[in-house]
Amino acid sequence: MKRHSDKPIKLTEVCLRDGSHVVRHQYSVEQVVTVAKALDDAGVPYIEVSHGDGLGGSTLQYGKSLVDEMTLIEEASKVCTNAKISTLLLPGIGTVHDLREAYKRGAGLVRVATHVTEADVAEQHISFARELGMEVHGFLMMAHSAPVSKLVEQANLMEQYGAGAVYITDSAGALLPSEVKERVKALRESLNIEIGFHAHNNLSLAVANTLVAIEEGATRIDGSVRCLGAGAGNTQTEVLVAVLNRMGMNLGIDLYKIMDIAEEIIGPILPSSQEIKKGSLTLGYAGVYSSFLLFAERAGKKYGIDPRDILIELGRRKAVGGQEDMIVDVTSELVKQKVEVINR
Ligand SMILES: CC[C@H](O)CC(=O)C(=O)O
Ligand SMILES: [Mn+2]
Repeated sequence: MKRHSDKPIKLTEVCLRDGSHVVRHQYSVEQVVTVAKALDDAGVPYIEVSHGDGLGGSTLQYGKSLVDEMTLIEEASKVCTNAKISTLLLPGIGTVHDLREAYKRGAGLVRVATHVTEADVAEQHISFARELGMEVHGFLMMAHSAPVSKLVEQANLMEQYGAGAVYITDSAGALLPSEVKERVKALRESLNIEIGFHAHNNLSLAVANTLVAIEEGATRIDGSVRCLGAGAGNTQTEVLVAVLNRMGMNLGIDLYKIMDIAEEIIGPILPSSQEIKKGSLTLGYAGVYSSFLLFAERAGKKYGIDPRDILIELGRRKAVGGQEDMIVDVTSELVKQKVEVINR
């Protein structure tokens, strides 16, 4: 592969953060410590730890964590010798106080995440993280949902605020390879900082899209062992490592060790295998936030509505991250429509 960047590729493992959605934020200290220690030993450079919705996400709206994320960050950082602990912060859910605390407990990198059109809400958090001495990246979520020119404009804002990298975050797993290429190329031509890519596998394109992103110049890549992430999960780390090895690219991650983590440590944590089923496929098809799936399935079951109808409607309404309350509104409207049809 001929890459458009000669910088090394650095992987952030997100099974302890995006994967938190899958386990409904019920990670125990023991699980986090075991996974973090093994990932560190395998050579993974960055390990993200927090509630799935980032710092401060443990609420009734998003789901309460079993263990406070600050404890998880602290315990994970204690067992890592080389890996840096990363965390995620969505301004409005997490605060600068959370950020300071996460830093004290051992987080060395923060990804400040906003909807793709709302980078301006990240200014305070990005500069505060820099003042603390943290590495800080921007994370533009639902990147499929805005025109490329908008993505470029918003990524430039994050660069101006001081981010060291900006991620194209395919929260819905909806981007096609050509759309990834177009977006990475546009950022490469406009930014002076690194470009990152975070995928969801809802259309079975996560590894392929990640390769396209790398070829176009992305150097910060997210992976999740065993695809442990919202919806159908993220780019499967052990698969990506194997594919890149075959292409002559070494991420510094031991292939056998990461395979063993997948089977022996993550396997027993998985509530069910991360297959692409009708629900996750609908996320990618309709362009819906991956973490909405479990909420839509729950609401659908409770009110007798096909979760796919809920997701399609959420996609039509362009629901953004944080609008979990819309899932119940949409479901109750669908119930009303159903009753009207029956009574006609
Ligand atoms: C709610 C935060 C979200 O899970 C961040 C993320 O990983 C994404 O947008 O894909
Ligand atoms: Mn994600």
